[in-house]
Amino acid sequence: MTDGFIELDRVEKVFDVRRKTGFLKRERRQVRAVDSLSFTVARGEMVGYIGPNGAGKSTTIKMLTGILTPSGGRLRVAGIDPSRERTRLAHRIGVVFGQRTTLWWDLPLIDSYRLMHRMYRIPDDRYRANLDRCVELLELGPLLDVPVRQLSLGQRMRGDIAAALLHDPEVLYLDEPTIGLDVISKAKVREFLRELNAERGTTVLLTTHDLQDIEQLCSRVMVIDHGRLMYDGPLAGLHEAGESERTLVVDLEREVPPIEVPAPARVVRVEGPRQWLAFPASQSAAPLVARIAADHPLVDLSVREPDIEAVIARMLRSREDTPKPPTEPAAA
Ligand SMILES: Nc1ncnc2c1ncn2[C@@H]1O[C@H](COP(=O)(O)OP(=O)(O)OP(=O)(O)O)[C@@H](O)[C@H]1O
Repeated sequence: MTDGFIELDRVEKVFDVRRKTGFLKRERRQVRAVDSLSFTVARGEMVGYIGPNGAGKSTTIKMLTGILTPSGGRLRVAGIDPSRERTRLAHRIGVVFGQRTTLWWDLPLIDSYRLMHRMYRIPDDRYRANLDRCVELLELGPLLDVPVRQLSLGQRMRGDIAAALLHDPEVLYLDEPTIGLDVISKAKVREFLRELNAERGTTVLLTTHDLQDIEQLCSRVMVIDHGRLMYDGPLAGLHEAGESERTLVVDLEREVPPIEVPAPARVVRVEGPRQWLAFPASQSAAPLVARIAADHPLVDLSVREPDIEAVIARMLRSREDTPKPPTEPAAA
């Protein structure tokens, strides 16, 4: 195994589940949430960690933070065994859950930060510098005296990201950091994370259902399904594996017959002067736009990304369809 900042070697997590099947009758069942999972993440990498519902993403993150203990295998974060030294690790990691807040609901935002300053025993100068930086980049100034319950979802999310960074963590786990945010808030959060990674070299593991989060932030993406790693590589490779397509929507000056473009791009819908063209998601839209613009005056255009669930589903299906090599030599 290569030397990584986050290292998993054949990690397992099995849950014992008891289900009531009748009066006084209980059935015991085992759920293998993580199944012989191995990967490494180098210091400073930004990696997308995606998969269908119930794939084992949260269970992995919980093991990485030390909340859950693996049933088997070896796991290290910054050389630390998370479940054995959870408190020591807490000083080196930050966690943001999009669906939950770590802030005190009834207190003004700044009071949550003051409490964290004490809880994590952050040296005063470090706390001040980190807070100032987060306030500036995440535009939190006007929000500091507002009780958390009065913040919008996007404001609260920015508040939560700042809270996770006050103690200067070397690694940040982000679980759906842009869920429910408007376009402007999403852009702010992504821009901030990019800067954080570039300036501080913070390692980021990002779970998301938004393909643009991955596209704009991660050079590498890992896909997990049934607790197993199904893909590890660049996003373009994932698109190729699933042969996924993006859609170019063009508004022309007037109605024309379906535009002729080189395959595999093709017009899939026409409505008045608006046409929809599908093209491979692993390719740039630029040559297609140039080709159309050369023959037809363009009024407007946009590119629609495929749904992350659809991309994963197609990749998993293509894997299932690939013939497997025989496990035993065929009889002569
Ligand atoms: N505490 C638990 N007890 C029993 N089973 C669990 C527990 N936590 C998770 N599981 C099961 O483990 C599997 C993986 O769940 P996990 O929450 O890790 O998936 P996920 O990829 O995060 O899904 P989602 O995208 O829906 O959040 C699921 O089958 C889930 O039902």
